[in-house]
Amino acid sequence: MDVHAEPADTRTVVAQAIGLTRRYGDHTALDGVDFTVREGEMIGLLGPNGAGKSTLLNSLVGLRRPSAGRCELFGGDPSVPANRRALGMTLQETGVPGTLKVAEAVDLIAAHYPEPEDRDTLLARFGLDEVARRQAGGLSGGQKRRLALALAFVGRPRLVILDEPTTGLDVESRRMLWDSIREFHAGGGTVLLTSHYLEEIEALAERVVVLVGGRVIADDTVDAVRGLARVHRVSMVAGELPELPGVLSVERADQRVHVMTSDADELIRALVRLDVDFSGLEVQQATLEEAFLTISGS
Ligand SMILES: Nc1ncnc2c1ncn2[C@@H]1O[C@H](COP(=O)(O)OP(=O)(O)OP(=O)(O)O)[C@@H](O)[C@H]1O
Repeated sequence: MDVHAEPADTRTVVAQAIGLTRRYGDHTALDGVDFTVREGEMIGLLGPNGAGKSTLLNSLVGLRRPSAGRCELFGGDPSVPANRRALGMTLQETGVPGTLKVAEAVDLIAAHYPEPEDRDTLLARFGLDEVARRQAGGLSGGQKRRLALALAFVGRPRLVILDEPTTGLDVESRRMLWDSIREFHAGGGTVLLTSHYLEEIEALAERVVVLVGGRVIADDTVDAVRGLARVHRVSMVAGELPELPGVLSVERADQRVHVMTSDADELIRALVRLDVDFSGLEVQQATLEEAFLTISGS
């Protein structure tokens, strides 16, 4: 018996992808993804544009059918409406008809639930109380996003799925939404959110799943993923390079050689030690997107 084995996680599984593959024509958007969300977790799904994040979320909630593998939501088929009753979701678009007033939009959604949230409390929580009588089409971009988010919480869900919840919001609105999400989580709610921003994931998530090219390349704590993403681009004018430590990828463009590395200091020490003839050295922190693409390709 392995005495060091982690105790089994006994929390209820609320959503799950099992060997999930999704193709659009001959393009594979998700490639054999295994992913489990347990009750009470707050998970950030991170990945560059086109990584498959929206496809994964849409599959988990039954809006996209798998090409292979399957998804479960609250232990059942997500395409069956009864299995979505405890789910709240915002997609990237608000989807509220422009002529509907804000309060009416909340009432419309609330009518589908046995014990909906109190409308005024909800609107106040999302800073929408002053525009309750305004048509959704007349809201500012930030107010539209806040409405989309508020609607995810109308039915007192157990799980909320938020696709880029704060994209395009000002700092104050973003903080307000983060607080609402934290409050929901503190009350036992489960949260799965996507973001392009590591900052947002760091502020909210406990666990981070990194998706690149339709595959899960990391599933770990925020700290571990932050470490993984610490990649530098070292570029210089140089001829053929010898074998160097910590190199993730090498590219040549415009007479320069660009080296992606997990340890820029060690790389530069090695260049000097090996007497490499280089000039015009530049060192830059890679963007999150570059970091994940490099890691997944190496
Ligand atoms: N309906 C569709 N038809 C064809 N291809 C699609 C369709 N939806 C998505 N794709 C492709 O599948 C891949 C994954 O897309 P998806 O929207 O899931 O990625 P994403 O990680 O959510 O991206 P973003 O961060 O830009 O929203 C992309 O290459 C995209 O172009």
